[in-house]
Amino acid sequence: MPSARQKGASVAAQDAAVESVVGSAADTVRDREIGVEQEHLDQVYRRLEEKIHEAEFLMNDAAKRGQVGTPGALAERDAQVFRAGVHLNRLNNEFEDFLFGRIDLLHGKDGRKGPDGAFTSVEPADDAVRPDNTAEIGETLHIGRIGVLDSDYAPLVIDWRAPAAAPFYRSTPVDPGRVVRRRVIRSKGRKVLGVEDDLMRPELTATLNGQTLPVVGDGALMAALGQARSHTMRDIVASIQAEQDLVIRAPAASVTYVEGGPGTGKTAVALHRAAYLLYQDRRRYAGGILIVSPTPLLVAYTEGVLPSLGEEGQVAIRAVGSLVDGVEATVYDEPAVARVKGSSRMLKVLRNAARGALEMPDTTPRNGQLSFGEEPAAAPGTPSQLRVVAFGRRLELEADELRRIRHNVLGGSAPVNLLRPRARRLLLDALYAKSGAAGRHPGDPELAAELRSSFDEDVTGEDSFIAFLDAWWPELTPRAVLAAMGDERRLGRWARRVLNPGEVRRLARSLRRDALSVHDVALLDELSTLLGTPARPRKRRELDPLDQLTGLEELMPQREETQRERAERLAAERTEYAHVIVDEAQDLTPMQWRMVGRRGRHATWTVVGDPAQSSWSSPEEAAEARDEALGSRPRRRFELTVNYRNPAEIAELAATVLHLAMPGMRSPSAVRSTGVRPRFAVLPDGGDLADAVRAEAERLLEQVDGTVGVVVAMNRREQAARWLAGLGERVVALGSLEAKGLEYDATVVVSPAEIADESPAGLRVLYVALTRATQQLTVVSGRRDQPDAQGVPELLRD
Ligand SMILES: Nc1ncnc2c1ncn2[C@@H]1O[C@H](COP(=O)(O)OP(=O)(O)OP(=O)(O)O)[C@@H](O)[C@H]1O
Repeated sequence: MPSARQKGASVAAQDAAVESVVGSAADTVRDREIGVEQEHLDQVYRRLEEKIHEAEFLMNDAAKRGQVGTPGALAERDAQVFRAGVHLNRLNNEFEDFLFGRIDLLHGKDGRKGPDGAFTSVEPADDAVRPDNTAEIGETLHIGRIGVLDSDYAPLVIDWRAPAAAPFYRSTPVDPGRVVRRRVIRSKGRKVLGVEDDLMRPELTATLNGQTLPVVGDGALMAALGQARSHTMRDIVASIQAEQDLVIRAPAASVTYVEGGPGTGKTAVALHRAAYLLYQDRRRYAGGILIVSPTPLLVAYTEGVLPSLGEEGQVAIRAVGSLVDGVEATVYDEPAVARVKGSSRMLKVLRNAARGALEMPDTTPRNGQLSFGEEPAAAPGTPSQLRVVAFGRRLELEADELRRIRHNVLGGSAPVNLLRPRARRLLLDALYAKSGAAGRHPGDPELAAELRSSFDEDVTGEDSFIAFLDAWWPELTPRAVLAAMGDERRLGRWARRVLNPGEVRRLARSLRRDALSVHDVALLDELSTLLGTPARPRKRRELDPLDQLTGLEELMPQREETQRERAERLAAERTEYAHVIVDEAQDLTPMQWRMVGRRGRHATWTVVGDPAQSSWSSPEEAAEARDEALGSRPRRRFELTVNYRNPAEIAELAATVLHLAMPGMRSPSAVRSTGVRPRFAVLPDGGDLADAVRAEAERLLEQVDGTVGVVVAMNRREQAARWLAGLGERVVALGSLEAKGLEYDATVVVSPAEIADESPAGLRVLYVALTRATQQLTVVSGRRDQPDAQGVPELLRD
């Protein structure tokens, strides 16, 4: 258990620290130890600079001697220097704590070394600890964001993802392995600022180079958790806990399934896992990992974490409303509409629409608008008759015949746009049958075929036939079909026996709106599959006419694509991924699961979520769709049990709502407490909510250094932004659904009853709202909340 481990380790560290260093002597030991780590960090930077010089020298030397070799080799050397330069630059400027850990280990069972230069043995040698409980440190490893070897290939820094770094995260006083002391190093740029130690074997007296192993400070984790929050998430690489590490390093087989309550680090773990997978198998995963996030706000909040882990541009993090290229939906439907759009009942409606839309009037956008008015009997664009002249005869197909042909073509489930060639062929068959030419050469199939082929040529060359086909079997776009569903009468037909009239009315109304909603995106994606995209002839690369004249084109080597260009191109072309990570998985609707599933048909998966935070009204239906998307792949389940975000005081209050929302579900245990209880503010009769909320936000801005989030029911979103106008960037207003996954130093939750009554999932949404704060929480109640004398609203009373 990480909490036990944390406590055990810290207490042990504290005791040892008290024993060995008292009063100001502690500062001396700390300073000395900081000095020791500074020396090591200096050595690391010297080595990195050396490597850059080496690469530069190689290149200059090669250029001077004119032995450039192939342009590819030059480019590779160039790239090496470039990469090394970027490296150093980032180490100096971006990685505040490039080197962040150290472990001091006992001698191992055997003397084998791994590729990173560290000994591989997990267990200590039998004689590593002497009978009098003393021991000599056999190996010291420093852990950082990337690995660095010295000129003798000894490890100066071990990459945090390397196997040798695992004991830094996994070792506990209960199961210490070879680790005696675990140290977290805090640095900025090239300067070491502090060290914090945990003893994994407090019973030992260990020596390093003949000196007793010193122990400094307590609680690197606590220091990290207490820090003020900004609008971007930080990595947790220096303090990943054992149960989290198990998930991050789990083999990427089939489905890794992780559940855990609010603040247990699910999002953090998901991001670190992406970095780990890249490290493990870069060829497979570079550019091939997709992280699906519930909101653009959470994407913005988390997207800095991977670059801080040294992984830039290799992972696509996309909000569920932006999974379809070119679409960025941020509008939310009202709960009753969202429920319909997310439900798998939509599948049938969309299938009908994709086929029925062929019979729509005109679907060509005019002035950016689509026209779907009343359906006249013979609307322009939906011809009810085909007339052509072939072999000197006028041939006609009437409405009935056309309908039969269409029906015939549409039998089966092939994508509608891909059926156009078949429609064309059946039209030609029907016309040929009428031409009287069909039976002309009964004994000579070759002649008959020739005749038929010249007939087809005749007809298909006619403008009237081309125009007819374009109008009668137009290429449909998902947007056009979705817009067509905005017509209530038509939608009623497509949704017969699936949706009730009220649902049809609300759905049609929402689809007449200009902006796409988050739930529309999954419908678009489904339509895109149902409609299909006809293959277009590939554009041939245009050749430079001069090259052709001189024949130079064949002699000139093609410019090689850089790695980065390649990654970007692959990402742009990619519709399927090698690994899909779903964050806040409990929120995906069945239709969204289908959309996400299509992007990882051959992928391995990591799915993280918390059923207690689901904002979807029927979790059972979503679970079914999830199981369908993930197929029969076996799952490895993990549970995260410790809440690193909320202080116990806030977690306790949230637990009362969890109890109402999901009776019997356990809350994660909070890892720390602040002594600050949540505050309850009540709106006096006739009082103004705007004033009350603004006053609370101002008060909290005074109290915390970082951010303040004000969470309101969705329909108060815009209003709340106005209440807070002018208070500065540290404070933000959020609709309840937008708060998902985010965190703030302090939060104001406005009217729990309003949030709870918003939808059938309201209590779970309220649970999310109440678990966003790292330090302070204020609940503002109106009359509807029925606060008691202390201002505690009814929903939050024990
Ligand atoms: N091992 C750790 N060391 C330091 N901070 C941690 C650790 N694990 C989690 N945290 C911090 O705890 C907070 C919550 O983490 P995260 O947002 O990943 O939780 P979550 O499980 O996704 O929460 P929710 O379900 O509420 O969205 C973050 O600030 C994260 O940085």
